[in-house]
Amino acid sequence: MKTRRQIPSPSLVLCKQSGRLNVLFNGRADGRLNAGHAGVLLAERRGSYPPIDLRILKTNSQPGEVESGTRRKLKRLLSFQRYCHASRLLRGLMPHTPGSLHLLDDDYLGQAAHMLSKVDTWNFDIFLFDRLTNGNSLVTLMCHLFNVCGLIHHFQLDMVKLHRFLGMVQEDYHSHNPYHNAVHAADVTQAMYCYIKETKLAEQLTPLDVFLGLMAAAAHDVDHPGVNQPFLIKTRHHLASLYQNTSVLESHHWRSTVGMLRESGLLSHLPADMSQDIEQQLGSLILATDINRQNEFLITLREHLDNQDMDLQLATHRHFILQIALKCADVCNPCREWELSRQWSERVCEEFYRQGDLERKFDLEISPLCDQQTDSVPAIQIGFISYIVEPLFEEWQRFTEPSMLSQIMMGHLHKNKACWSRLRYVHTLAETKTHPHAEEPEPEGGQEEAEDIP
Ligand SMILES: Nc1ncnc2c1ncn2[C@@H]1O[C@@H]2COP(=O)(O)O[C@H]2[C@H]1O
Repeated sequence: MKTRRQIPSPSLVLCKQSGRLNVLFNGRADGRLNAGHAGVLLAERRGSYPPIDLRILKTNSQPGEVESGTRRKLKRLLSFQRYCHASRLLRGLMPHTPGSLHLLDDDYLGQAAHMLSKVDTWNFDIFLFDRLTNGNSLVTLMCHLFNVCGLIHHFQLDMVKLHRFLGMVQEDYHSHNPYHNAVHAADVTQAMYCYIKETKLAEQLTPLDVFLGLMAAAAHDVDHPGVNQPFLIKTRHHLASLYQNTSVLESHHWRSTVGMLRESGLLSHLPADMSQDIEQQLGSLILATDINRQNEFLITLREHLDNQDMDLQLATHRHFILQIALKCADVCNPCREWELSRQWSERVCEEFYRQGDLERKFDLEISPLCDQQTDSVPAIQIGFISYIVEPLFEEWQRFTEPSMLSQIMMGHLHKNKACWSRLRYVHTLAETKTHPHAEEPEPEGGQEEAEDIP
C-alpha cells in the first residue's frame, strides 16, 4: 500500500552553499527522498504556514565523520513558530508572551490547581485556566490528565520526555490564530476527558484507548495555519499537493504529531509494533475530525444505534466511538454555557473573516462564511448548530442513553441557538435601518428564551 509519508514535501530550504532561502518544489534536492521514515516524518512536521519550512540541507559530511556541536545544532529542524521565536531572540527582542513578565505566582498556580480539581465539570473555563497557567493550559492540563488517568505509570512514561513532547505540541499551535490555537486544543482535550468519563465509556475503555483519546485531542489541530483546506488548494499550498487535496490539514496535524512523538522519544521504550500501532490509531482519530467526513461518521453511528449492535468489548467499536467522541469534542463549543460558547463563536468567525480579507486582498473568490460584509456571526452560528452540531449531538445523546452530561450539553445548545436567533433578528433589523429598502425581518422563534443576552 502506498503511504503518504513517501511523498516529499516541497519547501523553502536554507541552501548550505549560498546561505539563502531557496524554494524546492520537488523535494528531490533536499536529500530527504532517501531518508528513512523517521527522517521524512521529522521533516514533514515543520512549519506549514506561512509557507516556510526552514530546514538545513543534508551536510556533506563523510560517513563516520564526527559532526561539530554547531553543525548538529544547525541540523536540528526548526518549526516556523520556533524559528520566529529564535530570530526574535537573535535580534535582541524579548518574546511578547506573558511568560516574559514573570506574572505567574503561587496564587495563580493555586487557583489553577483548584480548577484542575474540577476538570471533569462541563462549565470548566478554559480561557481562565489558560490565563492562570500563563498560556500553558495545554501542557498543564495534559500532564494532570495523564497523571489522574494513571497513564504515566501504566506506560512507564518518562516525565521529561512527556513534558518535552507536550511543550512542542503547544508551541506548534499558532497563538495568533483567534480560534485554531493551543487553547482550542486544551478545550477539546477537556471535553474529551469529560466524554471518556461517561459511564457508558469509562467502564470499557482500556488505558491505551484513554491515552489515544487524550493525545489525539491535544494534537488534533497542531500547526493549523488559520485558513481552511479550500484556501490551501486554491493557493496551491505545498501541503495541498503533498496530501493530494484530501484531508490536507488533518493529515498534516497527524504527521506533525508523529514527528514530535519521534523527536521527543516519548514512546521509544515501547515495542516497535506498539508505537507503530499508536501512530496509526492517532492518525485514524485525527483524520476523523475532517468536517467533510461528517456524514460518513453520522450514518455509521446511526446504523449502530438503530441496530443496537455496538459492542464496546471490540477494539474496532471502541475505536469508532473514540472517533465520534473526538468529533463531538472538536465541535462542542456551541454546547458550552453561553459566555464560553459566545467567545468561541466570535473567535472562529474572526478567523473566517481574516481568511476572507486575505482572499479579497489577493482577488480570490471569497470562501463561504468568510465575508464579514454578508456573513454575520449569528447567521453562521445558526447554520453551524443546525447542520453540524445538533445532528451529531442528538446521536451522541442516544449513545449515552442519555447521560446527565448529554442533557446539560443539549440544554446549552438549544439555549445558545435561541440566543443567536435573537441576535440575528436584531442584526437584520439594524441592517434594514441602514438600508431602508431591505425587507424588515420577521421576528424569529426563540427570542423570548434569549432575553438574557447582553
Ligand atoms: N462555533 C462555530 N461556528 C462555526 N463553525 C465552527 C464553530 N466551531 C467550529 N467550527 C468549524 O468546525 C470545524 C471543525 O473542524 P476544523 O477545526 O477544521 O474547523 C472547524 C470550524 O470550521
